[in-house]
Amino acid sequence: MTTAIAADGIRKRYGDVQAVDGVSLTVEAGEFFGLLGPNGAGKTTTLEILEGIREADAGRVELLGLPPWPRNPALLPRIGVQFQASAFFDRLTARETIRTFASFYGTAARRADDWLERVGLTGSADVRTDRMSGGQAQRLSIACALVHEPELVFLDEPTTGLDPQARRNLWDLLRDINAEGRTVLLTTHYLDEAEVLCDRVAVMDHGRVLRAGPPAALVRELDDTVRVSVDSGLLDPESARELFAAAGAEVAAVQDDGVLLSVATRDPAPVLAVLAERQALRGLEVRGPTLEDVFLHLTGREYRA
Ligand SMILES: Nc1ncnc2c1ncn2[C@@H]1O[C@H](COP(=O)(O)OP(=O)(O)OP(=O)(O)O)[C@@H](O)[C@H]1O
Repeated sequence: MTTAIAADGIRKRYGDVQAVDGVSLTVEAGEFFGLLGPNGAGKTTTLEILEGIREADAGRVELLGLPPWPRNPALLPRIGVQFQASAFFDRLTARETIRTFASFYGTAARRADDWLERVGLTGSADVRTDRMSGGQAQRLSIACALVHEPELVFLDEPTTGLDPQARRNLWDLLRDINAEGRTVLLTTHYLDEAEVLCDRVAVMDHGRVLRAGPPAALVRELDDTVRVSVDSGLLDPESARELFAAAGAEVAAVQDDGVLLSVATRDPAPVLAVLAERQALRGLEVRGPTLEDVFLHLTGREYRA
């Protein structure tokens, strides 16, 4: 496997803020890689340094085997960077916008129109970008990043602000882009999105990578409790706790929030046996840990979309 992105010890300070504090990461060619972290963790600054649009104070970066800084013209046709929709040119239509991006790379206007079709914007080709919906603008910005058929694509929160259906449509597009062999690096605020799309993720906070790996491996490493829940009111929490203890179940917490009675345990079998014996299984759900639990465990912060 060849390496698409290699970063070693990158650092960046803005005044008193150490925005990036020694980030090292490797992304292999063809991987779908996610950079996760709370607001202010340093994701965007890291991304900009990797893209070659911001200079690091220290550390080393190679994209496709070449240093991206100072701006490297040999790399530009090979990488795609999604600009925020707000950076579109004033008063241009969707078609004019993507054709302009295409012209920067000597890409034919026909190819630009093909990309509009691919992201489902042919019907909106004559709409001015400032009159497009959030979802349309996001799709256009992704198409503009891909119009020159780059092998490595950087996407900064591509699905932020979209409704659930539009997010899922965009997931299909991102999967296809990756399945064509392109390496994708994205930042996202949505942990379900990272879990579904990414081969590997890195969780950042305070300018550092706290943990990196396939989402399922990070979840397994967590060895967290399983949450068993049933409808509220079937058992009172105090007697439930005693019954679980009598059955030999190790239970971390039992609580009733008025909707659900939830039990956190590493030992679900005796808990389920007690609930069954008491005929207290209505609304039963058993939920293992998710990437959200990993995030909370690593950053100590509730995840906020
Ligand atoms: N141009 C800048 N000048 C000064 N401080 C900055 C600048 N850009 C970012 N910062 C600060 O650096 C830290 C990291 O910011 P960065 O935007 O990289 O984080 P982020 O993880 O992308 O956050 P978000 O999820 O909110 O976009 C923050 O404390 C931010 O306020």
